[in-house]
Amino acid sequence: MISVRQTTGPDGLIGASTGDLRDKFLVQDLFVEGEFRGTYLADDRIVVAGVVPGDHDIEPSGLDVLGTDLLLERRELGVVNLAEPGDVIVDGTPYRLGPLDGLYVGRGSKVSFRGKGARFYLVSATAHETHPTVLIARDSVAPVSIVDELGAGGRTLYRYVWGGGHGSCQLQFGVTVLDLKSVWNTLPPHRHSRRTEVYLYTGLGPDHRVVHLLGEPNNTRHLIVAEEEVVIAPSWSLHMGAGTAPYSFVWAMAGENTDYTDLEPVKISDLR
Ligand SMILES: O=C[C@H](O)[C@@H](O)CC(=O)C(=O)O
Repeated sequence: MISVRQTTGPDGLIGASTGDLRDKFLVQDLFVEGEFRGTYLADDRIVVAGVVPGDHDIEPSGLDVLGTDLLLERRELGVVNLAEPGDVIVDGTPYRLGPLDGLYVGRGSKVSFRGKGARFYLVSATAHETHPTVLIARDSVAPVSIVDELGAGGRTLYRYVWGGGHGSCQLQFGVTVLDLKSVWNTLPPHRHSRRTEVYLYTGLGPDHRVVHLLGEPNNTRHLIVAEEEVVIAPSWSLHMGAGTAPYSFVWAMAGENTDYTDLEPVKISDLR
C-alpha cells in the first residue's frame, strides 16, 4: 500500500495544531511485517517505504499511485537495513545488508526483500537514466566525524550516495550516528532550497523520542518523533533535532542537483 502526502508551504504553519503538523510532516507506521508500506510525497515525488519480510519474500505493491508496473520503472532507490541482516534481491541477485548498511539500485531493476529480522527502509526518487546498483556497507565508507567536545552535537556521518561518490540521478542518502552522550543532529542547521530531505530516526527504542525542529529559521515548530518514524523537510524548512537517548538517522534528499554542499546554513542565533 502506498499513500499520498501533500505537505504545505511556510504559510501552512500559521495556526497549525500539533495534530496538523503531524498530519503534514510526520510519516508513521511504515514497518508492518509482511507488508509493503509506502508514502508518496508530493515534494520532489519522493517515495519512502518500509519492508519487514518476516518468513516470506516481499515485493513492492500498491503501485497504482505511481502508474507504473515496476517500482523502479522510472525511479532509483536507496535502501538501508535497520535491523538484522537480510537480502535485497535485484534482478535475481541477492545483496546482503547488515545493520545500517546501504544499497543503491538503479532505474529499471526489479527488487524484492528477504530475511527474518531484517527491517528495510526505502527511499526512491524519479530517475532519467540508469546508474549501477551498488552495495554500500557502512564499514566501507570513509566516516565524516563532527567533533563537538564542549557541546552535545558529536556525531559521525556515513555518506552512501552523494555528489562526491557513486553516481545517481537525484537521490543522495546516508546514515548519521550520534556519539554517546551527544544529542543534537544537524547542528548548526541548514536549509536547501533546491531539494527535499527526509529523516528516519532509529536506535531510540520504544521509550525515547527525538524532538525535531522544522519550519523557517525565524518561525520554527517541533515534532516529537518515535522510533522508525520519518520527518519530511520541504525545501523551505530547516531540519534538526535532539534525542532523549542515543540514536541514528537515515537522511535522504532529492531535487535539482546532487551537490551535497548546495545548502544554506542557518545561524543558531537566528533561530526563532
Ligand atoms: O544535507 C545534509 C543532511 O541534512 C545530513 O547529512 C546532515 C546530518 O546528517 C547531520 O549534520 O547530522
